[in-house]
Amino acid sequence: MTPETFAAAVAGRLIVSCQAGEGHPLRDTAALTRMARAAAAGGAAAIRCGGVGGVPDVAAVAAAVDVPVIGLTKNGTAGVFITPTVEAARAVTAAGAHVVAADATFRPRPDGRALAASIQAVHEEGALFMADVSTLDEGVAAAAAGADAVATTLSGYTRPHPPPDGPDLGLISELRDALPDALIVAEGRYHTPESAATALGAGATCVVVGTAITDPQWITSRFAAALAPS
Ligand SMILES: CC(=O)N[C@H](C=O)[C@@H](O)[C@H](O)[C@H](O)COP(=O)(O)O
Repeated sequence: MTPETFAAAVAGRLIVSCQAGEGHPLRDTAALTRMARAAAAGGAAAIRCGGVGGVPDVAAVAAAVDVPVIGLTKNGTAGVFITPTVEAARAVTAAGAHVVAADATFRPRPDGRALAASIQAVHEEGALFMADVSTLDEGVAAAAAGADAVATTLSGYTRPHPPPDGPDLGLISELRDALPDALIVAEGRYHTPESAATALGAGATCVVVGTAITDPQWITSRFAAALAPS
C-alpha cells in the first residue's frame, strides 16, 4: 500500500481499534476478528488491531476484512510496549498489516535500536509506518525519520500519573501547524462522536476510536455508574 492510497482511504474518516487486554473477556482472536468485521460493516475506513502477543490477531483480521489494517503487537504495558523492537515490527508486517503502528516516543527502546530502523524494516516489506507519539517534538522527529503517519496515541500515557479523561486536541493542532502535509491521526480517549468530529476540525486527517466502540465492559460500566444511587 502506498502512503497516497492509505491517505485516500482514511481521510476524514473513522478508524476502529479492536483490542482487548489480557484477562478481558473478549481477549480472543476469533472474538476480536468478529468485532473488526462488525466495525468494517458499520463504516470503519480501517481497523487497528493487535495487543499483547497480537500478531495472530493482526493475521486473522487482515484475512477477514477488506479495509486497510493497522497492526501492532504489545509487549507488556509499561515503558515502550507498542511494537517496541525491529523484530516486532517485522512480525506485524509479516502478519499482513498494511500499516504497522509502533511507539515513537523518545523513551529508550528495548532493543537499543533507533526508531528509523523499525521504519526501514517496515518499508522494506512494502508496508507503512504509523508513529505513536505523546508530544509535538516526537511527532516532528518521527516524520523526519520517515514515518508515514503520526498518531497521538501515547499522549497522557508516558507520565506516572493517570491520563486525563478527554482527548488531547491541543496536540492535534500543534502537529498540524508543524507538519502541514502529514497524515495526522487523532487517537486516545475519543469517547463520543462529537469529540471525534472535533478532532477533524482541529486538523486531524482521521480519528481512531477504540474503547468507546469495542469495549462493552467499559461501555456497560458507564451506564451502570450513571444509574447507581449517589
Ligand atoms: C495507550 C495504549 O496502549 N493505546 C492502545 C493503542 O493501540 C490501545 O489500547 C487504545 O485502545 C487505542 O489507542 C485507542 O484508544 P481509545 O481506546 O482510548 O479509544
